[in-house]
Amino acid sequence: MAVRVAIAGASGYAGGEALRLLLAHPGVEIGALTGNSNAGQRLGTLQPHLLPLADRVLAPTTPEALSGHDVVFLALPHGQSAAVAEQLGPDVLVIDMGADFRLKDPADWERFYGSAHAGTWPYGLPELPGGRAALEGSKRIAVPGCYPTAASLALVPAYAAGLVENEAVVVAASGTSGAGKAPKAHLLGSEVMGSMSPYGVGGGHRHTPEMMQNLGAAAGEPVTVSFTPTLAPMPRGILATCSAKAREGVGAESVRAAYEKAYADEPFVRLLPEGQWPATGAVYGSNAVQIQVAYDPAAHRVIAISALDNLTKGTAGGAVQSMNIALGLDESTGLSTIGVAP
Ligand SMILES: NC(=O)C1=CN([C@@H]2O[C@H](COP(=O)(O)OP(=O)(O)OC[C@H]3O[C@@H](n4cnc5c(N)ncnc54)[C@H](OP(=O)(O)O)[C@@H]3O)[C@@H](O)[C@H]2O)C=CC1
Ligand SMILES: CC(=O)N[C@@H](CCC(=O)OP(=O)(O)O)C(=O)O
Repeated sequence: MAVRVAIAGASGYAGGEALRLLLAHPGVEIGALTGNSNAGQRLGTLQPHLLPLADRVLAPTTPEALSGHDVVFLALPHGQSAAVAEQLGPDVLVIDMGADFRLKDPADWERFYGSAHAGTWPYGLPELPGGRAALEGSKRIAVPGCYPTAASLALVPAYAAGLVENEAVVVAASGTSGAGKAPKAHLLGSEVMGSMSPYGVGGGHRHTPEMMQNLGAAAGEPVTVSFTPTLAPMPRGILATCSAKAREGVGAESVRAAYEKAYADEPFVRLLPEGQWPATGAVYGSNAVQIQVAYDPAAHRVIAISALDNLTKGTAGGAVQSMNIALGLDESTGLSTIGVAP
């Protein structure tokens, strides 16, 4: 029998991507769709690419609208999920695509988000060590941020295998949809098109503690991360270039072997053949992640590069993958590794 799914925040980018994927999921029936300022609008005017749902009208995001579902996806701004989630029963699978329940340390949350910490839920990145076990049968899932997904998949194998020192550098370029649909001054079309620019430089980006949490868990000791995000003139995609100093005795062969072992059986993570490099264009609209790793003998550093679609594996695809595990379905149901090109 199909599970009945509601989407809160169906007018936004993350909610829209969840709907795009769930429309192709054979085990799902799409129930309530809610919005905030766009409640009362037809979905067809807000998400014209979701043709089968064009005549559905958005309800306001209320407990009444979201009740009576097996699964509720929350695609709301930071800080809005906790109040909605606590109105949903313990038997409902609640999947938060926002940040509210990702961090374990309340001090990290307060420092980077500036409000009281709502709590910590099982983390929706199955590829982490122990990641699947944490999701099986769970009724609450915190979907990772898009940059932490990219950086963690790039560097966790190196930390889990003890290949690198505990200071990582991550420089990542993101497409503009990462910033959401609401208008923002730094996202004016004429200024973004044809230009790349950094932001959140100097340790200020809120995804930094999330990366440190994931890499520290893999290493078994604290890892610091220097993270610099950049905005790239493309709608979707993240290319994360990550590096850390290699430990004594580490070389190209041991690095390659660790990554081959880590990703041999992963359905969505593809370690590319040597000499081929990840590209955002190759994972557009798919749940796949491309990874390549290299050892730089002069700098004695491990360089790991990942490419993913921020809205798919970086948000809604990761959410559906985690939902599948929580419900005991095949993890890949409704998800594709086939991109769109050119
Ligand atoms: N975009 C991305 O690549 C990623 C996004 N996420 C997370 O997903 C969540 C949604 O992001 P995204 O879709 O990009 O953002 P959008 O701005 O595109 O969408 C936000 C959604 O939240 C609704 N909303 C706005 N304010 C409120 C409120 N006060 N109460 C209830 N609903 C509200 C909006 O409704 P309406 O339009 O009707 O006002 C809209 O449906 C965020 O937490 C974001 O961090 C996570 C990873 C990556
Ligand atoms: C390009 C861009 O602006 N990206 C967003 C990250 C999007 C994401 O993953 O988000 P959440 O933590 O908000 O869920 C940013 O840097 O704020």
